[in-house]
Amino acid sequence: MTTHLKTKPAEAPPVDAREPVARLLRDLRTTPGGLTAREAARRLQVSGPNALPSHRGRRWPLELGRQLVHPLALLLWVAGGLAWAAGTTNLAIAIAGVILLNGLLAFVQEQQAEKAVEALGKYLPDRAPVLRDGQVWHVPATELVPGDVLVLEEGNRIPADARLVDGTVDVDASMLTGESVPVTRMADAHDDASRPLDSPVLVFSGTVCVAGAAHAVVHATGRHTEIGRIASLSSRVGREESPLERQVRRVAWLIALVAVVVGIGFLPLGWLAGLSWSAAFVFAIGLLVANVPEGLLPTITLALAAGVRSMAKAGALVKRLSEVETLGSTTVICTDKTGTLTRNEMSVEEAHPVGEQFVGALARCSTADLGASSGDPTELALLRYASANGADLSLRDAARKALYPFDPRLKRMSTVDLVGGDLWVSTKGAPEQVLPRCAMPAGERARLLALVDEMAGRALRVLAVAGRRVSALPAGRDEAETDLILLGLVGLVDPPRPEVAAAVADCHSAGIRVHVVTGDNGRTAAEIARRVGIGADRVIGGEELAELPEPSLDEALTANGEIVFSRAAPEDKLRIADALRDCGEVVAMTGDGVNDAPALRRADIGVAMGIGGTDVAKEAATVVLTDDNFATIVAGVREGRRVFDNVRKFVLYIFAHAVPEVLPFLLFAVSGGMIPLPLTVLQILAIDLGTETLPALALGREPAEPGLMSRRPRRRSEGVVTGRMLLRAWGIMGLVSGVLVLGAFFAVLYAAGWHPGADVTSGALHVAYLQATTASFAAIVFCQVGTAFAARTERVSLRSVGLTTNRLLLGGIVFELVFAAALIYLPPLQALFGTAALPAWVVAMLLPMPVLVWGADELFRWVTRRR
Ligand SMILES: Nc1ncnc2c1ncn2[C@@H]1O[C@H](COP(=O)(O)OP(=O)(O)OP(=O)(O)O)[C@@H](O)[C@H]1O
Repeated sequence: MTTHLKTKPAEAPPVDAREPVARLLRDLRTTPGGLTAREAARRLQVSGPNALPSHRGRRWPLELGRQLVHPLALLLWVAGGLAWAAGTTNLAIAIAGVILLNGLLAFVQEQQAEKAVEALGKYLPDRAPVLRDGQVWHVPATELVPGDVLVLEEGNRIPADARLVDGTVDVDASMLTGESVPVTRMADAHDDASRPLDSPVLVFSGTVCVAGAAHAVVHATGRHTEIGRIASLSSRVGREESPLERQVRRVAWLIALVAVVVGIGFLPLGWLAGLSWSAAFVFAIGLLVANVPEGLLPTITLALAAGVRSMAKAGALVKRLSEVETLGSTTVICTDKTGTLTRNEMSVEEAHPVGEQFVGALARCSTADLGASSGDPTELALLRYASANGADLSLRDAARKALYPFDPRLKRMSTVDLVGGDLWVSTKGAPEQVLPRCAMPAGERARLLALVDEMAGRALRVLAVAGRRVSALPAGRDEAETDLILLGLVGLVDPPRPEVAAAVADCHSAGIRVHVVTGDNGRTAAEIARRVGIGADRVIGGEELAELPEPSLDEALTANGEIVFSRAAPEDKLRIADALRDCGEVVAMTGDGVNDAPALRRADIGVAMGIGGTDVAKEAATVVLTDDNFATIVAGVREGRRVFDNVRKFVLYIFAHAVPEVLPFLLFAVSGGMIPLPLTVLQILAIDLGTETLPALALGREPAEPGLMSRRPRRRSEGVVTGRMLLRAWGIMGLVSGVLVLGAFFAVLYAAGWHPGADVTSGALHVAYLQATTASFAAIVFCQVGTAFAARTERVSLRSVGLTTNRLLLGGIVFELVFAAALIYLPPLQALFGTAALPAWVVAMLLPMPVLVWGADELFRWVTRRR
């Protein structure tokens, strides 16, 4: 018994998608040739767009809430609770402020990140081929309506629920059914399935056509589709954490742990130094809160999102935020040749006809459409040539009796057509494949192979054309393609893209090797490779590769130099990707066909072609190139490196402030209270909350550092935090800042006649003490300005990147200074933060501090550069 699939396009009566085709077409008021464009537009008004409803709007309170209860925030809540219990309401409120503001900031940053990923859709609109007014149109998938007739082709994602009208396709329905083996769907199959999902005549939105060709009439779109129903039930899948984020989370926790230990350690020390228990407690909490890096992760997310956005502008759509960073650590790129290194603008350069049907065979043995300029560029070039040489292209489809499509493994295709009352087989393909199937003397074959070799040496793509007359339709491909008569050879040129040579040179200076994996002839590919600067030190043909044992392949891949893998089958890509990964390389692999999908998944970075690629390849890839251009991959690598560098920059910046903040407390404790506390708790929080955030964010937007593409790729094992970074953060900038901050503090105290042990809580010295802590606070702010400038570059001098090239940072610093000035000079804030207005001589003393801190690091970088 069959359950029938009902769909309800708003006003139309429900249709039964499994009724006979003729009835279904009538019920949907459409024809095998599709709707008219006008009718489709009208129906779109009624049925609404073919898109799934988004739940975005309703989720935000939840997301915001999540930011307030993540583990580090919880730690801060506990600290706030303790402050409350200890009776210091001001501190408790300030801590709550820190959490709320950071939560809000993190929320905004994550929303931005999500938007960046969603916006990618706009760069790569999903288009679907449909018949309208009897012609094929590529319309946006969102504009499909019930009654549209889809053209299903190998590699395409099916954009709506539909019933096959003619043809046969193999469909990967795993995303609906979980079953990964493709199933066959046939227009005239007998339908006795119990569920619509199993019906052999239906195809569903979201599934993928992996083989075959068919027409299908749409019966459900948008939320009426099967997947629409599932989508409205299931919730969103979580975003997976990248290695970078995992690393930084670990670092954040480590620092939080240190903060807790320092805080707890301060308790007895503070008490021994003469503080009351409650005062020591308050300072312990302050120290803890100041050093918990709760803003670190969202800042990274935002930096990655900014990277995704600028990569998209450059033509590389990165589908997952985390992969931005992986792309930056690429060590090997395996690239296709046609269309990626070359322009994919083919033209026939020379032809060597030997049989009179040569031009006719070229015209017949083709699936491209010269009028619509659609189809394989090789075939379009051949059709152009055939048409210019007198072939009639108009009768082709009507005369075709059989088609054995181009197979990237067999590297040839054939058709059987009616030519003037006779049946003719026409074959074209790689000469190595076609010549052995032609009857000819051995000497002749050798002469032709030598000619092919000579043409390939001039970077021509050579195809052999053959054919024969048959008395009856051959039983299958093998039978059709035997005993052929050679009709001629044809050589096509496909010039390299002009920008590729520079991109290859960039790869080389960046320590990235480029291997070419192509279906083309070895000599042709090697010649093209050389023309764009790729080494082509070794050419490994498909047959040689098949016989190459694993250790030899590994050896070839680890040896110096670059390899051209020619006559490669799609499976070879998988093997090469595997071997490279086993050798410890970070592999970016390009691909476009259905068969490339496994290799794209296996590579660290799968790169699919946006123009020439199938939906299957785009699904499997992590990066989609909107221009199919090799140079864009390299631009992506550059961007990935920049983003990773920037993450390091703000981590460095955030680390550096720990020393000047903690040092004063240590001094107080070690001196046994002879030296008063140089900073108040609320002042620390003001730095943490008010003055640090914007410059840190701005460092995430730093432009690329000179020399970015002339250093070796980062090793896989190399973390975000390095020893050198800690040395700069703590040993150099932190230490210099600490000394300067204490210097300012003591200068103000001594100027007022203070001596160690003097009482500063009341009397004549009290005002001076307030000014001294304010001077410490201001000194930290000034030192951090210097740190921010120093953090802008990792190795090179600040001069080489330019002082004003990061406007955002300048803005952040202005804000930082205005905020600090308000705290110091506005009376209500003075009362809250325990600050006092600073006299002019103190301000004058502070002014050179940024230069001193930056200068110390500049010197360090200079010394390490010299080494
Ligand atoms: N439409 C076609 N009909 C017949 N033979 C073809 C056709 N297209 C290509 N070939 C032959 O098959 C070989 C491999 O083509 P294929 O498209 O797989 O590789 P390619 O485009 O060179 O690969 P890549 O994009 O990886 O560089 C070509 O060198 C050519 O000899």
